[in-house]
Amino acid sequence: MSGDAIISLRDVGVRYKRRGGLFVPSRYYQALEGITFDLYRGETLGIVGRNGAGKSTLLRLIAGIIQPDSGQVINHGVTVSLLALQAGFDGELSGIDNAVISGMLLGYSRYQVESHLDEIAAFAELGDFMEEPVKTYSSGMRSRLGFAVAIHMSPDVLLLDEVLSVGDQSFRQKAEKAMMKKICSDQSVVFVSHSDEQINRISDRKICLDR
Ligand SMILES: Nc1ncnc2c1ncn2[C@@H]1O[C@H](COP(=O)(O)OP(=O)(O)OP(=O)(O)O)[C@@H](O)[C@H]1O
Repeated sequence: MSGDAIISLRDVGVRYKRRGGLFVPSRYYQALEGITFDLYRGETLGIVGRNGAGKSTLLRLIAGIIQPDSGQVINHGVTVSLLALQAGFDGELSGIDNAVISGMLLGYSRYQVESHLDEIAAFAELGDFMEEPVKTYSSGMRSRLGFAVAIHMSPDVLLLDEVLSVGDQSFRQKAEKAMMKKICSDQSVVFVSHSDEQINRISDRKICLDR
């Protein structure tokens, strides 16, 4: 792969502490070990692996949300955003307010997000629901809103944790099409999917976590 490495992982390991019980001592669980690769500007990297293989942990490392217990994660000066289905919206606030807050958490000003609100609302296909509290949304509606915010904002690196499987088939096709636009841009995308077929179709390169 040619071009600039924008994030480098070197022999990275992460372990989690697992609590014991009354008579069982706590143990450490090695979730990732010896991970080395570079992410390049403009590439789309797919991550596959079975449940519990460490895919979300890897995204959280790249996002800088957690630090490795061994090895190094080097960010060469890029902005990174992680979109995960579990990522919290405030249920009491409207879709509009949550979109603004999410965009601001991705590093944009309120004005910048507000200037994209119409496109975000149209993409998410939420109509008047944008003014309703998010607690009234189905999980598919929440995911569509999260995806719409992330895809309309442009961090250097967009991390997507299984968000391409959201919504009905027509929304999935639209989400993939929007992803393909990103793929043709300077933006790098790292995405986790359980679908090998989707990874092979969309990504330039894939990493298989196998344990
Ligand atoms: N905060 C945590 N504390 C303890 N163990 C954790 C924690 N987060 C993850 N783990 C464990 O680390 C392993 C990797 O978890 P991770 O969520 O990264 O896997 P994954 O590949 O994304 O899984 P899935 O496909 O089910 O989403 C799992 O065994 C999980 O139980």
